Amino acid sequence: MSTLLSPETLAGKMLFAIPKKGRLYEKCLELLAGADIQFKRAHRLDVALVQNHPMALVFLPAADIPRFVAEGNVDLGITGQDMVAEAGLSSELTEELELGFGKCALQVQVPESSSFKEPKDLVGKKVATSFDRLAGEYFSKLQSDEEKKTIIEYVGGSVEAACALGLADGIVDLVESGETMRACGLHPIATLLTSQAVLIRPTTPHERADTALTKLVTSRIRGVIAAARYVLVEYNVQKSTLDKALQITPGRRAPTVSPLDDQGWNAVSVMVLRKEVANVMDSLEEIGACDIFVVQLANCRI
Ligand SMILES: Nc1ncnc2c1ncn2[C@@H]1O[C@H](COP(=O)(O)OP(=O)(O)OP(=O)(O)O)[C@@H](O)[C@H]1O
Ligand SMILES: O=P(O)(O)OC[C@H]1O[C@H](OP(=O)(O)OP(=O)(O)O)[C@H](O)[C@@H]1O
Repeated sequence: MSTLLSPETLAGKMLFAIPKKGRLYEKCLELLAGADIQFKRAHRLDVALVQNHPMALVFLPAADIPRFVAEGNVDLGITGQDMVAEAGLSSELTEELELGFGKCALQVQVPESSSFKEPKDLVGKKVATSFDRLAGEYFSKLQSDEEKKTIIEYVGGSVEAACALGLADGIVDLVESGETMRACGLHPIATLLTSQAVLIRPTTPHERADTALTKLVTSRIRGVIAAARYVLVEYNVQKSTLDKALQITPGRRAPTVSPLDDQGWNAVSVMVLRKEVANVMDSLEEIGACDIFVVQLANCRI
């Protein structure tokens, strides 16, 4: 009996790597649903055949995805920019699209009760992290040849516990809300990088790659992301104030302006960034625009 995760079943399929669990997993599933990529993942199986395309999803640890993509073992992947940086493979990978979720920062953290004020204070001390490559590079730039080297201790998770347990003097780990850091009595003294989830592809596609399907999937995902970032705003405005209205809502390319039956009025339809829409509506109302509607986008191609 042939298994699903075998070269035979995957032959001829476009391969798309998705984090198998953790912070990015649920968001990736939403993205795949928005792009109408249909699949069923059987319990404990790390591969799922896509029902409506010659394609398979491969569920891998987020940290391993940059390497699989860089080496062309898969044609597309989603992971964090932090993982891409840690893998040190940026020339073999191309970042196709920032996905707007999984936002966090990689920070140097020390116990609040400690005397360490800046990263240099940790030179010659012990630092625990899952990002041993990035942390190693960071501290080696801080220390002179004469100084005792900072010792980087690799830990696979729960990094924040390292100082309390006596393993390290400081840590380098991800922070989003800061809740975990504060709960462990730590505070940040430097940021190595900020990160979000990204869609990546091999810089040089593998010869077996179905580049047309890779482009189609990329384009669909771009549409889903854009639809989450934008709303469509429709309103009516007097012709005499149209210029002012268009300054408030210039649109991505240009707004659609149509005449209303009622002479002296125009109808405007325009894309607005979701995060700006409340301010935009206030400003439109101030200049006398009326019948302002905000339309949610389920999907788009822009
Ligand atoms: N608190 C967070 N908020 C937002 N994004 C995060 C957060 N923590 C991690 N991420 C992003 O999600 C990616 C995966 O992190 P996550 O902690 O889920 O790892 P994982 O692969 O499930 O491993 P493990 O669960 O074994 O630690 C990170 O590389 C980072 O890009
Ligand atoms: O600033 P916060 O919102 O508290 O998030 C930060 C935490 O999230 C991540 O860990 P996660 O909870 O994914 O588990 P892990 O420690 O097993 O990696 C990260 O490693 C931090 O521990």
